[in-house]
Amino acid sequence: MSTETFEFQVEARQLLQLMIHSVYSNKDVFLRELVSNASDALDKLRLAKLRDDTLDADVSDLHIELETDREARTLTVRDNGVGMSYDEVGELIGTIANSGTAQFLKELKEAQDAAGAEGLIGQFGVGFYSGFMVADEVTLVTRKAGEKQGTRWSSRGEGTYTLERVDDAPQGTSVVLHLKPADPDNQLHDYTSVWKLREIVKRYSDFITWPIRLVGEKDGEGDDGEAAEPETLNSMKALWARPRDEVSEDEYHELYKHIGHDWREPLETIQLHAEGTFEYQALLFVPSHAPHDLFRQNTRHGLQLYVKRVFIMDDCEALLPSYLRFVKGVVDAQDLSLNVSREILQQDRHIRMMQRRLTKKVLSSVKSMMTADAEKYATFWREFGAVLKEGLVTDPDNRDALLAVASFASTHEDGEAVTLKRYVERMPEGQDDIYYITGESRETVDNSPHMEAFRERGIEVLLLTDPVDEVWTDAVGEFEGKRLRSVAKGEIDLDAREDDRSEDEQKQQAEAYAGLLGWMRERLDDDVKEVRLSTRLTRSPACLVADADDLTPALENMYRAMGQEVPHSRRILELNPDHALVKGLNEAYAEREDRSELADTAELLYTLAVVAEGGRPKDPARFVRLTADRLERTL
Ligand SMILES: Nc1ncnc2c1ncn2[C@@H]1O[C@H](COP(=O)(O)OP(=O)(O)OP(=O)(O)O)[C@@H](O)[C@H]1O
Repeated sequence: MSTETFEFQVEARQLLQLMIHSVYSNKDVFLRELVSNASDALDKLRLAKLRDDTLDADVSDLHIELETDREARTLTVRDNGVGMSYDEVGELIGTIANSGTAQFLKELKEAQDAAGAEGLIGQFGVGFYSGFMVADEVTLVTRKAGEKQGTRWSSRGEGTYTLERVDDAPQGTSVVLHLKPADPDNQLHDYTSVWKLREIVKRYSDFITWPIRLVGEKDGEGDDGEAAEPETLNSMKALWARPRDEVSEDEYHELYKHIGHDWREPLETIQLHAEGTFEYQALLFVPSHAPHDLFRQNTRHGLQLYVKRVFIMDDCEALLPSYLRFVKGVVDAQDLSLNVSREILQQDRHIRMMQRRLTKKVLSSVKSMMTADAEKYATFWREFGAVLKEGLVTDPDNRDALLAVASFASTHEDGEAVTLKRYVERMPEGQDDIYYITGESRETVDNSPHMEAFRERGIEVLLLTDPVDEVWTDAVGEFEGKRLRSVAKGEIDLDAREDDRSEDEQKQQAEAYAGLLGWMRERLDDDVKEVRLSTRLTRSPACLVADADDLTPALENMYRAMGQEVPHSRRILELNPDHALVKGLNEAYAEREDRSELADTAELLYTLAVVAEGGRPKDPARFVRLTADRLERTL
């Protein structure tokens, strides 16, 4: 058979270099990765055979084998699972399809020090390539279930790998690692040592539901003189079926790493045993970090579904609502058909009940976290709050539970987030509404002119900077009978008693400005539906506000980004009658007949209001020209 040589894809090469000059100190984890792949391959084969019993594959003794050869210094990880075709080997092993990994490499390049790099590696896991941490040559022989011919892949981890078709490959995949010399100072152990392998399997892979067997040395001598009888190294107990007090946190964490493709510990472990007519067990994990693709469309998410201990599918989305898409875990149902398909799951009544129950369980766990461990809750909310808030819009049934665990940045807290409940509790006498501001960033909302009067009067405002905040605030509308009100919407009447101007004075002021306001309204007709005097400004000359049921510019942009047609909505321009610029403009308006100059000033005033709230001038070049022109005259 001819051997063909191929080059690794660029990213794959980078990743390999990283493995070879490993910045990851704990090299033992390579075995976890290979065993994890083998276990997946066994799951896949069992399922394929269930779906099609004519498939030419033996599923009578599915297992994983570790074989050592001291003399040759090799360790072989072998499974009799689903295997790969010639093309699949090239695709799956020679390239990096996972977009998260590409992102990881980018960040890795930016990480300055080795400690940062290790943290990053911990985030991603690098699967098969981690073999190159301990081996200077890796050979993989595989045969796909149902096919006659196998494939041999081999590489020294440098720029290239070879592929060759082989006739005598057994079912499944074996990975032969040609081990580097042991170097215990650098945590590179002797992986032909039986006790070392026992220890690693126990630590990282005990829960794997397939037997992991240690096959003796070829010469029949184990390193502690044991016979070459296969020994099963793992207990194979499904962790989700065991009572919580019998399982250690470490065991849960290893399962999480296996199914969550994450090398870090989870933030929270949640267990549920549902008894009764429809029995199931669930073991769910909240990761400690949000994945990169949390907000990308069509990313894979969902739980693993088992039926009576048999793995049925990954990424089962029907088990949790989309706003809990970051939750990882396993659900094992007693009474589902092994042949159940995704389509059936979407419509199944029991699955819907399960989803409801699991959702409530996750939310109640977050609630407990909030009271029991404030710091953990803060991490949770920082990582996943923006996703959870989607539920306020899409899941009215759980709205109250979601509002109870939601917290927000506020003008009254330094860094600490506040719940709506707490906000309402400390609302001063006379304040009827819950005020919030939405914007792109903390800086924009902090400096927004809309905040001026609130700040002056010491009224608490929630600072909402996630895109979804625009939507849920409208959808929710109120909390405990208090309206949720945007400081940038509608008329704001902040406690009229505090306004030291008498009614007469206000009337006079309104009259004095009537001409200017009407004229500006006409000049700015394209963008503005009303010009009025403001009660919310103290320092800025002008700001834009929307009517209570108008779309905000951010929402408009969001809808446009989603490809929806939205008419350009005009807002209300509010002027600060106490600002020198506004006063001056009014005087000039009253005095001058020729108003072409004033028209530019009116336009500038409007554009300043756009810029102040973090928006973009419609015509930036014109804005700059008009501003420069006026500045020049002040020199
Ligand atoms: N023992 C095996 N049997 C069958 N297919 C395998 C085996 N090992 C790897 N593969 C295939 O190669 C792919 C790439 O494996 P790799 O370990 O690099 O990444 P992964 O397992 O998909 O992701 P991660 O390591 O992040 O969990 C796997 O998704 C699987 O399709």
